[in-house]
Amino acid sequence: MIEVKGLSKTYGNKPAVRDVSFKVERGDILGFLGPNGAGKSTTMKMITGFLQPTAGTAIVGGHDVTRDPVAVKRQVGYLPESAPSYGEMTVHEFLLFIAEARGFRGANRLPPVDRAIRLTHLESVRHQTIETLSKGYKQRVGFAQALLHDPAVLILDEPTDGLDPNQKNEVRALIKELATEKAVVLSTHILEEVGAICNRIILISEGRVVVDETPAEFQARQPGARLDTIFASLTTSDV
Ligand SMILES: Nc1ncnc2c1ncn2[C@@H]1O[C@H](COP(=O)(O)OP(=O)(O)OP(=O)(O)O)[C@@H](O)[C@H]1O
Repeated sequence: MIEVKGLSKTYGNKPAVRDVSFKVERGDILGFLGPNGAGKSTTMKMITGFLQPTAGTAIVGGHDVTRDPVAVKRQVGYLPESAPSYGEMTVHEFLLFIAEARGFRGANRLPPVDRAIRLTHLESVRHQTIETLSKGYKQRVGFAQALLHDPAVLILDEPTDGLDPNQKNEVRALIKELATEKAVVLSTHILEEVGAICNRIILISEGRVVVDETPAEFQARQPGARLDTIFASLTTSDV
């Protein structure tokens, strides 16, 4: 579903992502790990077609993102790190707007909006303006816009960031439920999250892939050790 081939990105003369390659199949939930500044968001932005790679490409649902980013965007739901939205709109208005941007017209906009609201449990705040929502609810609105067109691929940049423990569990359950028919890439700093929902781990450090394996294989590197101890032994922080 996703094939990342030698992706690289240099900002000015500073390499942020260096020759990253991996594949994600339907049903996979790939945990994308790495310290701050490792290049996770940059890689995700290149896969979604929001950022042009310096070298390499990604094939998403058969489309090459460097040649046809619009075709890729149609297949992808993307939750950016700080989910942007229009604070003065209500949740309902914002999702109708997204539905329109996704090509739904008139009354056809309502079923996908209703579905996204149901999946992300936003019914109680449907007619509240986004700027008045708590951080967790704002995050759910970001999630709802990513899911709205029922994309085959979900790219989620720290989807549980800012959520309380119950909400984190809810979002994890939702990702697991959705992943049976989708390819999901999620970045996170919460290593337990990877153990709880991911079937693959990619760890990048200084823009390079240093681990591509299952959570069980990752744990087996140091049996009995905490996951963050294993993480620390494999990475160097940019900060
Ligand atoms: N627009 C930009 N211009 C210049 N440098 C950038 C830009 N975006 C990111 N970088 C740099 O590229 C490197 C990778 O950043 P990126 O945001 O991809 O890392 P990350 O792994 O997502 O980090 P975090 O976990 O903190 O979100 C960092 O050194 C960052 O400062």
